[in-house]
Amino acid sequence: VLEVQLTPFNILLRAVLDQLQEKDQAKIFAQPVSVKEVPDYLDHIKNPMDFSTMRKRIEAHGYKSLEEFEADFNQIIFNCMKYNAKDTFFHKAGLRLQDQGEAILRKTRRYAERIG
Ligand SMILES: CC(=O)c1c[nH]c2ccccc12
Repeated sequence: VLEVQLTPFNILLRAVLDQLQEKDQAKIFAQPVSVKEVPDYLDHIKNPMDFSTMRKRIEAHGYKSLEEFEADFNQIIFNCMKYNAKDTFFHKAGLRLQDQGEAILRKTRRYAERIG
């Protein structure tokens, strides 16, 4: 459908990011992990990522492909699972976000290939 093909890519990414953030009700992943709150965080996590940083990159047209967008989402999950021990609320929240996010991204890939 023509007007869909004219929909700027970053509007699609914003819609997907909104769907992913809906799965983060506790807003654990909304902002960068505070280095003030967690002084040793950057000793363990070399590539911090969060939803606000992703949103800034969308607005800066910083994603050339869905794969680049997914890589940042996966970084959020990876960091969370690495820093937080298995039996923690945060680690479990990371697992849930991974499952629910993967379902959203699968649908998005199918949609993106359908509109060409
Ligand atoms: C996403 C994440 O790991 C965290 C989000 N908020 C935090 C506070 C303390 C330690 C880790 C976190």
